[in-house]
Amino acid sequence: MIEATELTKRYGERTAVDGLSFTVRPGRVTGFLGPNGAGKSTTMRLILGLDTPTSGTVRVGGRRYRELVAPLRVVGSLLDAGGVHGGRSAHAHLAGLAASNGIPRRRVDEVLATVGLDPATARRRTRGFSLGMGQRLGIACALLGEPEVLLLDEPVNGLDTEGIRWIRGLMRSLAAEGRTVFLSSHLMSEMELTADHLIVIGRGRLLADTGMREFIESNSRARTLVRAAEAERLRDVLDAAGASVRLDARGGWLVDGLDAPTIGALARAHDLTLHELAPRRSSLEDVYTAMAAGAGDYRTEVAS
Ligand SMILES: Nc1ncnc2c1ncn2[C@@H]1O[C@H](COP(=O)(O)OP(=O)(O)OP(=O)(O)O)[C@@H](O)[C@H]1O
Repeated sequence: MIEATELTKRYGERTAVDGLSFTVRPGRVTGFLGPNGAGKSTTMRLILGLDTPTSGTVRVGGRRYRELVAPLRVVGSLLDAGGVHGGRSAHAHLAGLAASNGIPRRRVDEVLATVGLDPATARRRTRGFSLGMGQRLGIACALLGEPEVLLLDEPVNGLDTEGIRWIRGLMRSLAAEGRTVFLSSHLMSEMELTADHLIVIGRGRLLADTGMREFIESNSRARTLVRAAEAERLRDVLDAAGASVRLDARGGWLVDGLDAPTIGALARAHDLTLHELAPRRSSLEDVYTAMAAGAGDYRTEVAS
């Protein structure tokens, strides 16, 4: 569990985090969304005690980070894409971390297996690691102490499809084990597939703290995809009925303002043969973009 209470961080005149209160609960993946500069990384640094709040508090597992006796056993994190690079091997790096944090050495081989770094690769210097391998090592470090809480800032940045799918599966299985998983990403489609819950911020302030499905359903607009052989005539009919009609990227018309039964009835009345008539559910990206456009100061953030 992560609990932020009236968390505020100012850097000189600039307020990066502004009275933020939220709880990240165990047993689910919570996504952390906000445009560039919204304060996500600052919040994550505050959670991890890498920065001190100007006011307010944040607790991990019931304590402030700096009060934790064995932090790696309570919270694992991946903040910097690319993870660890250097002259030591992945194995040596993990063994050093384990020794200095009182973590049994057997965990080194266990986490290497979990993240899919084979023994030969794990003995190589990390300097030559690809982004994906570095990311796997970073996650191995985060998992080393079997922490209850995991915090990941843009974990899929720069990863290929296979790597992205792997991280998604791992996050979901960690949450299923009852852990608290808190993750930021700008990739909306990926976030929609991975997270159960969302915390959305803009200009350091809380905009939403809600379930993923709830967030999408309560903010989505009914749309319908419709396709007919006589595409132009269909468009004229829809226009005349007052709908907003635009071309869908994959062909057909995307209609706002009329539901599927109404469109079906209109087509019949005008003797149009439909080839497709499908209600379209909004995606997280649709809803998030609309929310950004609707919130005044939020839009400025998006544009910056
Ligand atoms: N060490 C710092 N000194 C001064 N200003 C900072 C510092 N760290 C962050 N800021 C400012 O605080 C605000 C929030 O930044 P932060 O990096 O937390 O946002 P973010 O949501 O993580 O953005 P991004 O999505 O681009 O990573 C920004 O305006 C940033 O310029």
